[in-house]
Amino acid sequence: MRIPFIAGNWKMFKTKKEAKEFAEEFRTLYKDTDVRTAICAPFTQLDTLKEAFAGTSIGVGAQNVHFEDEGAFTGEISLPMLKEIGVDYCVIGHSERRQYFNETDETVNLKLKKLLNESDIVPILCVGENLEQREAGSEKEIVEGQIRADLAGISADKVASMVIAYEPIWAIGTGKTATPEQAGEMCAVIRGIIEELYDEDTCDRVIIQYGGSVKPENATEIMNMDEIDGALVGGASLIPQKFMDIINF
Ligand SMILES: O=C(CO)COP(=O)(O)O
Repeated sequence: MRIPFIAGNWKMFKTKKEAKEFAEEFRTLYKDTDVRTAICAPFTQLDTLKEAFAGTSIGVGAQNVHFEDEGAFTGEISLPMLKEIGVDYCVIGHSERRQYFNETDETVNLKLKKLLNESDIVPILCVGENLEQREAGSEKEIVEGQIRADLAGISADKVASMVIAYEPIWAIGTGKTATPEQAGEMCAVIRGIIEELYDEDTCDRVIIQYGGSVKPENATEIMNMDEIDGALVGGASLIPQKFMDIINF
């Protein structure tokens, strides 16, 4: 039985002050539910959120990590640094990182291994095709290629503990949501790939989220799809009431 998991991805939004204000309001709205919840925030807001959500079941996630422990990597953040803050999740391979910051399947794979082998931080691996690939009908092939490369050399029990987010790039921040059927179909494809690469148990356990213009108005329909276990929410996670309405889908 997979527990629904709704995570917010704040991207590069909110200062410390704004994060504190969000957390105060969100705590007053938040009631313990059967839904797992987390906010993935900019690095400088992680400790603020950990403190603000202490004593609640709201998780806190980072949006990236380096695969080395330390070194001359200007601008990067390491796993020991994240562990010290006590973060619960880490987004890996978001399409914006792949597109603007040279993230490749190879670095995604190294980062996943780092997290899974050396911490309890749960990776949220993002995969998804762009518009051109969708229009060419090659989305399944693209996503399969990403998953095979990103998970290379990672064992079944580790994969079973992860979260995979299917985020079609054409639906991110565009207001264009994949239809629940399109989203469900691709999440089913991903589950099928996991079964083929691993086994039935791993495929039954891995959490698969959909991400791309999820909002209170479409959350129920999306969450009602059999193969979708949750959502990775960008814009709508910046507003406490909207994010809460999605959690209460
Ligand atoms: O990229 C996303 C979450 O990681 C989706 O962003 P939006 O919900 O703003 O489309």
